[in-house]
Amino acid sequence: MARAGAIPRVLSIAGSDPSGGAGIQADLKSIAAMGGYGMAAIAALTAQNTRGVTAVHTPPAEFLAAQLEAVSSDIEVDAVKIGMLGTAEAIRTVRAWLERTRPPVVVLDPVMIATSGDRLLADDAEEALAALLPQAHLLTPNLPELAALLKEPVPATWEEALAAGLRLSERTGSAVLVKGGHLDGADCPDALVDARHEDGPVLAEIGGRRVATQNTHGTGCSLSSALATVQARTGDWARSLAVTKEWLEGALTASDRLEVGRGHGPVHHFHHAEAAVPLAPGEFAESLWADIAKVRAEIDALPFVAELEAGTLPEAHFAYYLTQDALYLNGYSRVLARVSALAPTEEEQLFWAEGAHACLEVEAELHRTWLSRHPTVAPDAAGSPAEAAPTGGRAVTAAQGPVTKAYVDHLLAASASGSYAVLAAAALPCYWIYAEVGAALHSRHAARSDAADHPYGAWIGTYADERFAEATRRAIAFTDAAGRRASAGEQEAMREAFMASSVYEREFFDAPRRHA
Ligand SMILES: Nc1ncnc2c1ncn2[C@@H]1O[C@H](COP(=O)(O)OP(=O)(O)OP(=O)(O)O)[C@@H](O)[C@H]1O
Ligand SMILES: Cc1ncc(CO)c(N)n1
Repeated sequence: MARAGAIPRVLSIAGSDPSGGAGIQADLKSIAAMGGYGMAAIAALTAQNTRGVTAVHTPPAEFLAAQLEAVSSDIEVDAVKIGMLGTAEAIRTVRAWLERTRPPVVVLDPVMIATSGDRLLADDAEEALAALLPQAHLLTPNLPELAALLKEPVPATWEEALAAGLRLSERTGSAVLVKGGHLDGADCPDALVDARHEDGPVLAEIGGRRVATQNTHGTGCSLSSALATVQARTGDWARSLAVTKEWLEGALTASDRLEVGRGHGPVHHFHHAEAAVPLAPGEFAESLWADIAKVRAEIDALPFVAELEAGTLPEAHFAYYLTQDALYLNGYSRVLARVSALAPTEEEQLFWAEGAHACLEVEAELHRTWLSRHPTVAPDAAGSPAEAAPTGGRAVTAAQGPVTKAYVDHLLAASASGSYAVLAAAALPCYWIYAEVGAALHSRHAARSDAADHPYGAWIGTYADERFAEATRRAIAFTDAAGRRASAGEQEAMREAFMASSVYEREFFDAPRRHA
């Protein structure tokens, strides 16, 4: 019986993976991630990591029986997830316990082979496993396991997989989750089939998106234990699958952030949950900055930066850069005005509004000084003509280049998200990267003996503006505070926005070489 609102007590009977990505370790994380109370009876121990299994130790079956008895003699078990059992004796022990206790939800993941290809079930145990299958409400074999249980070749298409799943369901009387993880292609579909169901054999089919990652260690363990937990709460298999599949897709997407192991890494089970330890001031911004380390190194290596510093940058490139900067600043000013409109405090509202104002002043200054000396600059007219800039009524004749347009469009899309935190994160690289690149350029320039007759010396000098450095520090601090207040999902959106803007910053410095 589903107990609406109650915390499901879920027992995993499975093998241990000391690297924490599969087996009972993955089960306990998944059960907790789905809001359940996790318990674990250890059927086998493996020595494994993200690259493979090096040893397996199976304690005596009596000890497994003692663990099961200790749990069920005291605790009401709402759902059971069965994973690696290892030997025929362990399988028979679990079967006897299930027959006696009849838990209301039993999900059986017939673990035979790890993602790494290592065998996790003794050769002589397949028959015992076949006899255990009818005790489960749901079986979750991957395609090689489905084939092994049916003694058939591995299905090569989704249609073949569905038909094979139905045959296993017919044979066992259990429902089967057919999983597309092992098929090729951009989709990762799953289907719930039950040959004996009155509403027809296919109860649900979910066409998931395949996440581009090699971190798939323990996906089967995680999905099956999450399903057992949600099913104990909802009593509805199709709904439970929809919930767990979406969560697993998020866990796969966020898996790269874990940086665990060099092989098939684990998924991030708690990607959706807030950390219990709050971030210290500055920590969120620091993590954003660390995310873009590669992009920053790429910016430092751009010919534009080296040529600007050496004074060898072609004048046409410099002129293109300045023209596009003026056009960009006009769009960016409107974006900062929107950040101001969304700001939660008057202090922040004022700060971003001042930023919007300063952008228009810098734009006007560009026209008064540098651009008036390059009147012929008319780059790449592919973009739309820019609107008249509010600089004393004089119209800007040049068009936004492709990078400028894409960058501004990205910022406008972030403002459409309506989230102050996400928009601030999108706006921040323009301050932060510009300030860093400028400070480095300026200090190297100032150290030159011939700085005085450098063709771009006066321009590089403008980088040393202490007011801009101070504004950058405040923009970082406000974005950091918004990030620390944000939910896990919003933080992820902030990371994506910050990364995308940083990539546009790189493209912007490289645009003169490609489009001037
Ligand atoms: N790259 C991926 N992107 C999205 N979903 C995936 C991906 N790989 C696997 N899945 C999903 O993960 C779940 C488990 O699928 P799979 O068939 O890979 O299990 P498994 O082989 O038993 O896993 P494991 O042995 O690693 O524990 C399924 O819902 C599948 O659709
Ligand atoms: C202990 C254990 N159970 C299951 C799997 C399958 O992923 C594994 N690799 N290790």
